[in-house]
Amino acid sequence: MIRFTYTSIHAWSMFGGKDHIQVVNGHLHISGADTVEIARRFGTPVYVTSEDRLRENIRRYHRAFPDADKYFAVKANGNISIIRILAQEGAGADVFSAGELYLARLAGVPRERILFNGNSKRDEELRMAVTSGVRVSIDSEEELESLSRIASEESKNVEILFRVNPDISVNTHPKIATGLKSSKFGIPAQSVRSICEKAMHMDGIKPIGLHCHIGSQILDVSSFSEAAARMMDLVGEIVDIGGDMELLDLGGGLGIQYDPAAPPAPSPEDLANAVLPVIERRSEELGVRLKLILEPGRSIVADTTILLTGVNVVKRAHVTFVGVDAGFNVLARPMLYDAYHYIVVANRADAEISERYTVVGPICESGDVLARNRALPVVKKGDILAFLDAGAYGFSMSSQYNGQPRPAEVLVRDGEVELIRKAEDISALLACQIIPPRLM
Ligand SMILES: Cc1ncc(COP(=O)(O)O)c(C=O)c1O
Ligand SMILES: N[C@@H](CCCC[NH3+])C(=O)O
Repeated sequence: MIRFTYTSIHAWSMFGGKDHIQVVNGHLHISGADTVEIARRFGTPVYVTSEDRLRENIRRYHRAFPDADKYFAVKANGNISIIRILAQEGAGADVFSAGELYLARLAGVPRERILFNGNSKRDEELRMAVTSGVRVSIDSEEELESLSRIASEESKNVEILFRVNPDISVNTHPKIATGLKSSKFGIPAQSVRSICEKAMHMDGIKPIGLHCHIGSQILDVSSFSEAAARMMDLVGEIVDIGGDMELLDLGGGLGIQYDPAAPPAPSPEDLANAVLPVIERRSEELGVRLKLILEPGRSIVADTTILLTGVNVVKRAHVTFVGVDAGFNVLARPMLYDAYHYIVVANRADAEISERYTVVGPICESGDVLARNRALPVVKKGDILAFLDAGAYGFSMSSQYNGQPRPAEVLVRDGEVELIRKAEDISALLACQIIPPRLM
């Protein structure tokens, strides 16, 4: 069995490509800043993001896919400083609600690089998509009719893609597989042609492409080549009926290496090698010129960010529990998907592994467990634990459950630390609440 010590996290940094994370004099550092100092200055829990790593991650996609557009999946991380940095690097945005559309536009993402997705959009959201001039991914025939009506009412033309359910089984957690025929997302592949034919004659609607997203945390790139091949077959069907196919959006889903003992995750280059030949060959056969769109979320932001949490208590019971100040209210992934996040004792990051701990949050639910039976150095009250790879679906899935205000987020660049979201205080729990006068 491979045993990882905190010296080997350093090695993992070197060999696993996490060069923004280092151990210096026993303290965990991120992009040159001491995480123990950050915890002292901003309190815990706190999310800490490396700007250098963020820029590098999107640039890796640009290098692998120089001709494709990359729409960052805003659901993975809705901090507008983070979205703005990605927009500065030329990224667009995949938005899944009116709220995410606001975030993307406020962060400076141009409207022509935004796709409004969603399987159950409110009419007001469709109207907002129409009036703000972004493209819409259509998830059903009924939604197509609503959009046509709204576009006509607004005297606008909307460019649309069809979200296809390609019925592809992927090896990931069942809750994050989205391309199976039993999934709620997308139009069944066999219905796409007829819906597109209908759309071609509808007011206010201009079909220009197809879209799919087969799931998240996918580590086998052959699933993406399979999806690309199915989508190209459908492109062929639409070209046959005289349809205009300009865009092919293959969604996001590329996984990352959460566990240093696991094999390395495929890179954007591996993804490119899996899908580009399929698309190029079929495009040539069909005589089409398609612009490829990708919607990466996790593979852009996950490894940029660590979550620092303080140890409140160490309890020796049936197992030894470490009670920290972040629970599934702050990092929901372990509870929702039994997800693994590597843990470093940030203030003693070079200590040897000593015993096994179960790390739990402060929430009144037995399921509020962040890590089970994890080998760590001796952990004491007052220590700071760092959960790695917390930048995707971390803060964005946080809640105020159990009266817990949400934590701060900070950004680090070349050792300089800036606040990019203030920690909420108790007043946030009262925001929007109303006591009717009769109850006063
Ligand atoms: C439509 C769509 N695009 C992109 C993504 C981003 O996926 P990932 O974070 O796995 O790259 C998602 C989330 O799974 C999604 O639903
Ligand atoms: N929230 C999931 C990813 C699903 C993304 C939404 N389609 C996660 O944390 O892994």
